Amino acid sequence: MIDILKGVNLYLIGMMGVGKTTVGKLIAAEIGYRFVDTDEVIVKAAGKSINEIFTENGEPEFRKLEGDVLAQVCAYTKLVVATGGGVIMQQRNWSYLHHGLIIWLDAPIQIILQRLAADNTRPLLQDADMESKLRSLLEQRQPMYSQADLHITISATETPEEIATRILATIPSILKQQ
Ligand SMILES: Nc1ncnc2c1ncn2[C@@H]1O[C@H](COP(=O)(O)OP(=O)(O)OP(=O)(O)O)[C@@H](O)[C@H]1O
Ligand SMILES: O=C(O)C1=C[C@@H](O)[C@@H](O)[C@H](O)C1
Ligand SMILES: [Mg+2]
Repeated sequence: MIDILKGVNLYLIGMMGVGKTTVGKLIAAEIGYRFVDTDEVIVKAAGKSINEIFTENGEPEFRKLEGDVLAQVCAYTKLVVATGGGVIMQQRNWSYLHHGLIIWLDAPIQIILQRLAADNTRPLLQDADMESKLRSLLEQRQPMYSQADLHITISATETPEEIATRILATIPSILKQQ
């Protein structure tokens, strides 16, 4: 696997809570890549939480930071990059993502709802009706997510380890197509 990838970065995209961070770490460990989470880099650089950035600086400032982080990250090789759920909404980010292989982790809304029900770290889901908010975000974002090189739909019972293994097993076929 590591040989055929030739150092090309793997970018995980998808909605909040689908498991980009969890699965990304496992993939990186398996293939000897470094793992980067753009949300974590932003939080460290800003010295505040994502909620605080949204509240104090606004979403446009967060999106600017996110694009800047992605621009820096894509200068490196041998990375698995877990991106924030909204990264695909800015056109300029696609020029960075296309430096590597783009993997869309997709899950039914009900799975995401279960996972994030008790989580208040995602500012866009602080809405009273989390399900409607998730549905409208997904509807808006789906055309962008579907531009990924690989679409992985996960089931409720699949473990992070199984998902990581499935992604790694599928990568050779998409490399051949390209
Ligand atoms: N396959 C899985 N099975 C069960 N729980 C999972 C699975 N993958 C992730 N989780 C759990 O779901 C929650 C969200 O996962 P994670 O933070 O990796 O998502 P994310 O895609 O990185 O979200 P965000 O875009 O908000 O950063 C975490 O609590 C994680 O432990
Ligand atoms: O889907 C989104 O727009 C977001 C997802 C998270 O990863 C964070 O990047 C932030 O909470 C925004
Ligand atoms: Mg994450």
